[in-house]
Amino acid sequence: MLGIGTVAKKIFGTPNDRKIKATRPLVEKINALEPEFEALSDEGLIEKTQEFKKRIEEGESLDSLLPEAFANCREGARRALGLRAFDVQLMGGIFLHQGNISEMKTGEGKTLVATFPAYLNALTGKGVHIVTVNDYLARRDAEWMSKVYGALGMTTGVVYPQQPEDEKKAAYGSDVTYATNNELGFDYLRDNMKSSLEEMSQREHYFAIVDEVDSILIDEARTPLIISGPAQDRSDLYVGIDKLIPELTDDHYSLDEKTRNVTFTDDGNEFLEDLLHSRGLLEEGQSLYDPESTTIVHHVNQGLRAHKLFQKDKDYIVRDGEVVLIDEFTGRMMPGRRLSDGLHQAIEAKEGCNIQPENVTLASVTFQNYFRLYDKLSGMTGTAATEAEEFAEIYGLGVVEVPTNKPIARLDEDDAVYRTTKEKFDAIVETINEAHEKGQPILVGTTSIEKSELLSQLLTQAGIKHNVLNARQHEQEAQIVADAGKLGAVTIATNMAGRGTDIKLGGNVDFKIMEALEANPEADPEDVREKIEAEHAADEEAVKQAGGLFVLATERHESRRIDNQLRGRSGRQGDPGRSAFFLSLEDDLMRIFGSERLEKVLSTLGMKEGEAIIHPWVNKSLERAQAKVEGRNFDIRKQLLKFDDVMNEQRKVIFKQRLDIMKADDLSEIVRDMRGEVIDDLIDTYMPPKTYADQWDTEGLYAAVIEQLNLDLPVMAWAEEEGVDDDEIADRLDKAADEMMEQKTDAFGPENMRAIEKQILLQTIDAKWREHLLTLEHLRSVVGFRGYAQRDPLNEYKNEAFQLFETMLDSLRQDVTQKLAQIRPMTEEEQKAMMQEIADQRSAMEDAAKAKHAGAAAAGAATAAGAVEGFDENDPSTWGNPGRNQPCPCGSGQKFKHCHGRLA
Ligand SMILES: Nc1ncnc2c1ncn2[C@@H]1O[C@H](COP(=O)(O)OP(=O)(O)OP(=O)(O)O)[C@@H](O)[C@H]1O
Repeated sequence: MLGIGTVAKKIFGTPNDRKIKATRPLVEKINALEPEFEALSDEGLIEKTQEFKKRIEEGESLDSLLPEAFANCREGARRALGLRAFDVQLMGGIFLHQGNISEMKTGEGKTLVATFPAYLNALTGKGVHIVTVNDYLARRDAEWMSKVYGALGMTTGVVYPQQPEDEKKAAYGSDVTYATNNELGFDYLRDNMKSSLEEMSQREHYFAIVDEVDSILIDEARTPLIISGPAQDRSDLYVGIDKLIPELTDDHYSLDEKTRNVTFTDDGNEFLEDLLHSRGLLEEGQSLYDPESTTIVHHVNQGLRAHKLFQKDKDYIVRDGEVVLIDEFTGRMMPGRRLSDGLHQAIEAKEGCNIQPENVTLASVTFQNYFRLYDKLSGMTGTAATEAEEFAEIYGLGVVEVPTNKPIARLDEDDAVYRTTKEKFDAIVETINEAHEKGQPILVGTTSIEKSELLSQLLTQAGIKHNVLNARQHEQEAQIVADAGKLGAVTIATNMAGRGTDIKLGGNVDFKIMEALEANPEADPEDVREKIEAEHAADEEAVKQAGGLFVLATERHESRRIDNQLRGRSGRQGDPGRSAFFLSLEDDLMRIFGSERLEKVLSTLGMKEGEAIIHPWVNKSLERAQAKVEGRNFDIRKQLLKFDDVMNEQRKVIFKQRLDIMKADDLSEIVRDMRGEVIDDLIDTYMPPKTYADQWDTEGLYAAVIEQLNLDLPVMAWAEEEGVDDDEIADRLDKAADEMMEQKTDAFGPENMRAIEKQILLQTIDAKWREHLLTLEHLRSVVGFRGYAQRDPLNEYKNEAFQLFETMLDSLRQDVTQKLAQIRPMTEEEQKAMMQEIADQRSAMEDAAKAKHAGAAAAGAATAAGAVEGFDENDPSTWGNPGRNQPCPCGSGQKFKHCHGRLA
């Protein structure tokens, strides 16, 4: 009998079915357009792209263009790659365009699917990013799919680590850009540390298609990208705090050894506050709970942990005046490893060692927050349904399961569970042997390099020839993968054989052709191709007869998705195949997460040596264990994200400000407003509202005006005048400051003054923001620690982070005002001295360069002194072949790229 749910599904279809059904008419439209686009010339496809762009400019929507654009893209791909996209691939593309996650089974051709929405959306001219998990895939996919975009008249770029700046900028300037999540995130951070728009490499964040979206937006989402920079020396602070730790007694705090945390008691807090005051570490009137005290509280916390929770010669040793950590599992020293957040420095202070400066975070962003910058986000995966809830909640992304092109023919066997690792491996070798004898190609998945090598030994002992694919062998990756589907091949792999590993039954025909051509360079390539293709068809058939690729996994991963990815190397595009997981009760997952119930059932079933238990119930039970782990990880991520959101909001404000500042030509109004607020603050401080003149601190105001505005004004006398109130004094200060700045502007010239204002603003924002980041990091570690009253740490954090942000803005205004008040043009002598210094430096550099290049001056290269012989401005063939960063051959002394290189 069918359950009610099943009956309902039969009648109404699942929500997923309805989404699939809803796109059918669109797919039909694209199919109907096929003959029309097939009839176009190669030029005609490119002209279509031009036409579409124009129509968008004229206001046509992407949705209405979709059928034609997809039809054009399908035709382009057919001509460029020889692949005609299946209907289900078009569907996957439509869902991506609509901002969903398209879940398409492994091997269904997602790389091609992405070209459709990428092409359509790039028609706006805004640039589409396709995100991959590693550089190898970024390059491979860009190279492979650039043929499609090229056929349509669109440009493709690929971004990679350590790429020269101009190349990177060009890559981001392309219609479609392939990049890893890491590079994208880092480029974003680097861009926001630059000081002019021209230096920024990324354009806007318009549309991203994230391949293997679960791995990027879920597994790696928590890891923040961090750019850290010049160290800060705060030895005095550490030493100062270290000295007060011995004065704290047991009543002042409690220790939690398991989590290695300390919490102060109410008494402790009070005592500490007094102590910090008496040592001058807290200012008069400043409380421990003020946001400004965050950093100091954090360091006291670290100092206490250093003293009470870290033991010399157990947790660390002191060697040659350095604190070296000891690994708690292996008992070995870990030279070079340092505890973070000032804890290592606190231990150094405790041991009287030299205190090494800490690295400071200059910028950071999590992937979650980076990807939320995009106007539209979408993703692809083989296996998203397990995380649908998280995608919806965090990114607002829906998951649509796209049906496969052909039914899946792979046989997925139930897990086989053995008692011990040894029994398991014995059984694995035996199973490999059996399948191998039939000639069935086998891919064996292992979880680590060690295990892959152990298994390799066992197979060698058993006389089974095989290849090993792990990080040590990654050079031969392409070759090993190309061979892995051949008759009789046995390949042991770590999780490197996951997404993107495309194992072809019978071997990779392109590789075979290349090999044949290498062996016989004389032969006619076309003949060779024909011959090899015919042979390959027979090879492929033989492998299919042997059952296709057999994926044998030697363990289950914590996450079901990783298991499914491995499985998915087999049974691609409807091919036959087989997958099986071999487990033992000694596996990590079973030991840590296997339920007691599972163990009980297994023992009552009575396992004999060498025998496995194979039962669907075991699979279910294991999946439940995996689901539990996944659920717990999800909760941790959600919590972290909430904390990170706070910083993210602030980051957005700051980065937006920076961008506005960089774009603006004239910031004098902004700077003037800042100055006005500084003056208002001064008045509020020294002549507080609702006070009488005799309560004013006009001498204090006088001194502050000198310090912050660089103005020596008779404020005391002003205050004595009849009828002069705080407003009047503020007005006079405003006026005097404006006059001074006008004089400065005249002296520098308005254009220079505007440039100076811009630089000072940017530099000060950057410096303040960095400081603020560090404070926020500290705040995060102390909110839990301030659990004196049952307050919610997240709320505490939010409130304090907000106050800190305001404080930062105040001090930003002050700094900018103060710096601008102090600038002045150089005197003639100073200018001369500076010019001389620059000239000296230059000639020293030139001498050094000459010495280096002596005798090696390449013909045609320009020297700083003059133009290249025969240089003709209008004839580039007379320019030699200068590099972009070399001196221009015209002799201007500028770099080529800034001079004639611009015309070339
Ligand atoms: N329309 C098509 N017709 C024939 N073959 C295709 C088509 N689309 C893709 N393929 C082939 O399918 C194979 C798998 O493609 P691809 O690597 O993009 O799959 P995938 O979905 O990304 O798989 P995985 O999830 O394992 O990475 C490739 O060999 C590709 O050439």
